[in-house]
Formats: sequence, structure tokens, C-alpha cells
Amino acid sequence: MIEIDRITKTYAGIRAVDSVSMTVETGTITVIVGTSGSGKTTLLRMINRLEEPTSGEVRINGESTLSVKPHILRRRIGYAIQGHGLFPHHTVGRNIGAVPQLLGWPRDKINARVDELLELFSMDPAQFRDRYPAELSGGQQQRVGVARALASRPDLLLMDEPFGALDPIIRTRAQEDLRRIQQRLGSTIMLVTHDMEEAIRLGDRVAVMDGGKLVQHATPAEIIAKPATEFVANMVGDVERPLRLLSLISVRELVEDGTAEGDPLPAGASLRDALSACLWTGRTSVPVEEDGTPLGRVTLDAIRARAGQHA
Ligand SMILES: Nc1ncnc2c1ncn2[C@@H]1O[C@H](COP(=O)(O)OP(=O)(O)OP(=O)(O)O)[C@@H](O)[C@H]1O
Repeated sequence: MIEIDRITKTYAGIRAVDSVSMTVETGTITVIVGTSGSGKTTLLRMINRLEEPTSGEVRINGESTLSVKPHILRRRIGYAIQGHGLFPHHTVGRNIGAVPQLLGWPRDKINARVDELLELFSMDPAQFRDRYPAELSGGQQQRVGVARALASRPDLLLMDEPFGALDPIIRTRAQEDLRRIQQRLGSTIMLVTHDMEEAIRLGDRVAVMDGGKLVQHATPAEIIAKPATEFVANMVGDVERPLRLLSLISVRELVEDGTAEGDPLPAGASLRDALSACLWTGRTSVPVEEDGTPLGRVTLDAIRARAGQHA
């Protein structure tokens, strides 16, 4: 568990981060979202002490980060940034193995870990392990950057706009990969973005920053349905709120008996996907299946009623 306790950073009398407190549960993703200059990066960098707090503290599993030397702390906390920051003259394998090597892991264990991570990121180890960063696509470099940050199984992974440089399609894939890998490894992640869409898609919790203050810290569904301030409501975008809400609810929740025409949707698809399928086909319902077995259908009326309930 990560406890952030009234952490504050003042630059020349201005509070870049103003008494922010929050608790992050182990094995979850917290996304910090806010406009430019709201203090997101400063908050993140105080956690691994790349910035020293003016006041307040951070505790990781009960231990204050102030009681650990910063360079030791940073070996225990992964850090991935936009543009990945890979060492250009080191191979992919050496890049990923950098922190385990610093920690003195035996070579066999490092090699096994490098291959395990490459496989997790769908990159064939035999093909990629000995390449240099310049021989990879932008999306592959980004994956290697995240793999490197995860290599020593850190207590916490901090990510600052990790997908900022990726085009929209690769970005969506990178987000899905991160979710899958986080669930597989049980990692605890804090990720900064200015993109509410990304926050809602990735976060177990979303922390919204405005002018250095934490204005709301809640689940994506709560953020959408009950924005704490006008600023949060604006960030979510009033017009898109029903659609965002539908994207968080699975078709399984609204499936009913009966048949429908057209290609079936998997039960894990979102109501937004179901709405899209209805609009695209001009039909008022869509069939639903699970592992090839028909489950029933979901209707446009049911989707409309659910969107109107505001979670
Ligand atoms: N080293 C510094 N010296 C003085 N002011 C700083 C310093 N670093 C950040 N600030 C100020 O602190 C505030 C918060 O900056 P921060 O980088 O944390 O915001 P952010 O939300 O991450 O923004 P962005 O999305 O643009 O990166 C800004 O007003 C910034 O100008």
C-alpha cells in the first residue's frame, strides 16, 4: 500500500502540489489526470524523490520514503517516461536487465527475466533480445521501456505520460497490454496523463488534479457519474458522459433471453460496443455469446435506459 500524506511542493512561494493525500492499494492502477501545470509530474516525482517534498511524506508498505536513500529507493520503484529513455548503445536485453544487474542478480536469473518480459510484451526474445533501440519501432521501444521499469518486480511503477508519443492505434494496444501485464504480475502502478479517456480506460482509481490540489479520487464510474467539481465535469466532457459510462459496463450486465440478427458480441464487450453495433447495422438488438455459446441479446432500449441511470 502506498500512502501519500499531505505532500506539498512549493516553488518560489507557489504551491505546485498543495497538500495532496491519497492511498493507493497494492495491485491497482491509479491514474493521475489534470491539465498542464496542475502538478501531476511534480507529485509523481516526489514519490521516488526525484523531487524532494517541501512538506508531507510518502509511505510504501508503512515505511517512509524519507528513511531510504534516494538511489536505493529508485531501484525499488520503476519509472517509465514518455520517449522511454532507453540506453541507445545497449541491447534490448541489457536495457531490460539494467536494474536487476545493479541489484546484483545472477546472470541466469537476469536472462530468464528479460526473456519472460519480452514474451509478456509479445516480442519474441530470440528476435529482439540482441537488437539495439534504434532497430525497433516506436511502439516496440515503448514496450521495452515499460519492461525495463518492471524488470526487478518493483514495489511500485511510476509512469509519466508513457503513451504520449504513440499514434492512437498503437496507443490503445499499449494500454491494453499494460492492463493485461499489470493484472498478470499484480503490479502497483501510478500513471500520469492529461487524457481523461486514458484515465478512465486504465484506472482502477482516477485522481484528478487542478491547480496543485487533488480535487477528486474515485473509481472511473464515480468520476463520470458524480464529478466532484465543475472542473472534473469539464474534464470528463458533459456531452460524452453517457458514452463513457457505457464503455465501462459489460454487455453481460444487460443480456436478456431472446434472439437477434447479426454477428454476436462477446459477453465481455462494452455497452458502448453494443450501441455501436446497433447503430451500424440499423437493428434494435444484438446477439451475445460467450465462448461460442449463445447467451441471448442486448437491446437498444435496455442500453438507453442504462445510460440514463447515471451509474
Ligand atoms: N523546477 C521547477 N521550478 C519552478 N517551478 C516549477 C518547477 N517544476 C515545476 N514547476 C511548476 O510547478 C507547476 C506544476 O508543474 P508540473 O510539471 O508538475 O505540472 P503537470 O501537471 O505535470 O504539467 P504538464 O502536463 O504540462 O507536464 C507548474 O506551474 C510548473 O511551472
